[in-house]
Amino acid sequence: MFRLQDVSYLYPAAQKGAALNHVSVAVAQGEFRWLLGPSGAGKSSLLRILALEARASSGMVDVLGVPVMQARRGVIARLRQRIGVVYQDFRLLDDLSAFDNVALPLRLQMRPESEIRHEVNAIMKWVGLGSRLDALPPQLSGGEQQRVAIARAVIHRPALLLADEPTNALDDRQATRLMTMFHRLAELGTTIVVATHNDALVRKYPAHAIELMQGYLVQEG
Ligand SMILES: Nc1ncnc2c1ncn2[C@@H]1O[C@H](COP(=O)(O)OP(=O)(O)OP(=O)(O)O)[C@@H](O)[C@H]1O
Repeated sequence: MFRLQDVSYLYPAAQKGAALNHVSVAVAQGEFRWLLGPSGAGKSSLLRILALEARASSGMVDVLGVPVMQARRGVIARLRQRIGVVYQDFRLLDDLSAFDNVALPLRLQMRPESEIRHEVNAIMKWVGLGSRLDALPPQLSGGEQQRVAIARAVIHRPALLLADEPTNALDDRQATRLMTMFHRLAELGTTIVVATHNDALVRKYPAHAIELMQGYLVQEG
């Protein structure tokens, strides 16, 4: 769950106005939200604040019950381990195999190697990459890289899952599988926010939406 109250965000190098303006939005545990709006509306900026990669310029931000504006670094670092992020540009580590990329969140949690092997094998099979465990990201197609990024974001069963355009490199069948996975995770208690421009997907999977326009919240619910 998370709650933003009157949140504004101005990039340090902003040429135009604020990327987010007085946004207030709350999403409960286990809920799914689309994050919608035209290019430049502020979707990625909102996700960066929720992913604890950027600090709001003003307002109140509560992520998984922690008021993050006042939180110390150690608290933020631990909180991050409970968040999964699928980045628009994947952000895989090119010199680590697909297996090791996906294993990272579990290794950060110091989980036993035998358990890591089991979990990573299972999720990689689920995303259809059971035979590409040793491949380096540059050896994979865009869609394969996106599926590795998705596997890495969910492997540790995060309490909050944030995904920026997670279907843009996937075909329809893979996108459908991904939506099935998201819905299962939400049922298990993960709060999920998915930014997308994929109108067909939103029509196929109707859900509440957070809609932004030029940094302002124009619709919630
Ligand atoms: N690093 C940055 N420095 C300065 N301004 C930025 C930076 N990143 C984004 N912006 C600006 O912040 C505003 C919101 O951008 P953001 O990336 O959050 O939009 P978006 O809705 O995610 O767009 P898209 O759908 O194209 O990904 C835009 O006006 C953008 O130009």
